[in-house]
Amino acid sequence: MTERVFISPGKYVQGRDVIQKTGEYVKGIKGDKSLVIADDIVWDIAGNQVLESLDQSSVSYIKAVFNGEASTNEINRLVEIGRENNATIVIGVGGGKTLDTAKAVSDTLGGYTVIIPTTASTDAPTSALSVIYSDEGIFESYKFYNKNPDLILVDTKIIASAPPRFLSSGIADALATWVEARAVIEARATTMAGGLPTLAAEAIARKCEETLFDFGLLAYESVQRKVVTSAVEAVVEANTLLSGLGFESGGLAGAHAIHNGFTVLEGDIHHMTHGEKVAFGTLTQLALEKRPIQEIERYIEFYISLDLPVTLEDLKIANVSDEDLYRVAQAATKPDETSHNLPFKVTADDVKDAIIAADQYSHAYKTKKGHK
Ligand SMILES: NC(=O)c1ccc[n+]([C@@H]2O[C@H](COP(=O)([O-])OP(=O)(O)OC[C@H]3O[C@@H](n4cnc5c(N)ncnc54)[C@H](O)[C@@H]3O)[C@@H](O)[C@H]2O)c1
Ligand SMILES: [Zn+2]
Repeated sequence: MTERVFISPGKYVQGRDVIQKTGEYVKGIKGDKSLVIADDIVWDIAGNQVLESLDQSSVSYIKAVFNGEASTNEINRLVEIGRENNATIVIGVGGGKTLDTAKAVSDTLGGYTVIIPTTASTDAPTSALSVIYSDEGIFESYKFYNKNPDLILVDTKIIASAPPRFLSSGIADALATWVEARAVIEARATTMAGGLPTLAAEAIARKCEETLFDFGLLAYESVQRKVVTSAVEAVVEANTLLSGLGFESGGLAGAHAIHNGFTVLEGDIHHMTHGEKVAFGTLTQLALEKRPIQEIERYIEFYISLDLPVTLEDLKIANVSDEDLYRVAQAATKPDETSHNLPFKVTADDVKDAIIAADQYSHAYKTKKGHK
């Protein structure tokens, strides 16, 4: 691969109460028949507000309830609902799994894609791909599309009112962006956009990291009180737009491959968020890369301040067996995994040892600083 590729969504809109303008933004697009997808919880938080706004702009819609997993079966079920109703616009409202499902449904229907995240928990909103899982929640594959979502509406009031754990999870997902893009740039590897990283993607990924270290904690404190501050606006943009563009056109490497590896484990780790697993994946990548102690401790300290997991115990797998960790490492180093974008050769043994090292570095740090 010798060419540079940068891709991005059509329009990104962020601010307080923008959800109430959904109808204005969608009106006049391709037939005006929309399929609105949200899960049971999100219908009450935001879905019904979307419908009200569509009503005000006389945009017709069908309502569909998302079942909770971004799986092939769920995508096919929703595609059928869309087909039966001749939907030409697909509006996904909710967390990363809902949004990934909406993108897949819209791609199959050839529709106009509208993404309305109700948390800043991942960088899923802007990308031209979905992460597909089995019905049981085990990572299966990345599904790529010809185009990014057409419109993304980010209502910061709704996001600031969500449980703070979602924002910290999104910060963790976004903190991986520069760590992984840096590795991809060094390796001259291929990004999720299908080419070499551009200078634009590099600049965006760096700005993402800078914004998170500057404002992440202030934003996390703001959402404890459910208020929209300039720190919240900055961090929501970093988690969503900067991280989304940065990871897709800057590339993924170790942190996400290790996250995907963790999904093979049974038990309580399944209740950890995507971002929380990515936080530990990032520490593992830093350990693999031979980064200096000052850098590793900067991340550990920041994660601890955001109540993010830094040890296997924090990930609810304190007693994980060596065999299970090896299974995680094997999954993280499958031939098509992004761990091979690191600028050196990586084996399952390397990953397993780096996981244990990352755990130990965090334990040592906590002991040194008197953390529990
Ligand atoms: N496609 C991409 O580029 C990309 C990037 C990053 C992550 N992802 C994927 O995103 C998924 C993780 O997304 P997630 O962490 O948002 O989890 P999730 O989609 O499973 O959502 C978690 C829960 O949050 C609830 N929720 C949503 N908004 C809420 C609100 N405002 N208040 C209270 N509850 C609310 C939902 O009902 C859901 O039960 C993973 O599948 C991951 O692989 C995809
Ligand atoms: Zn991610």
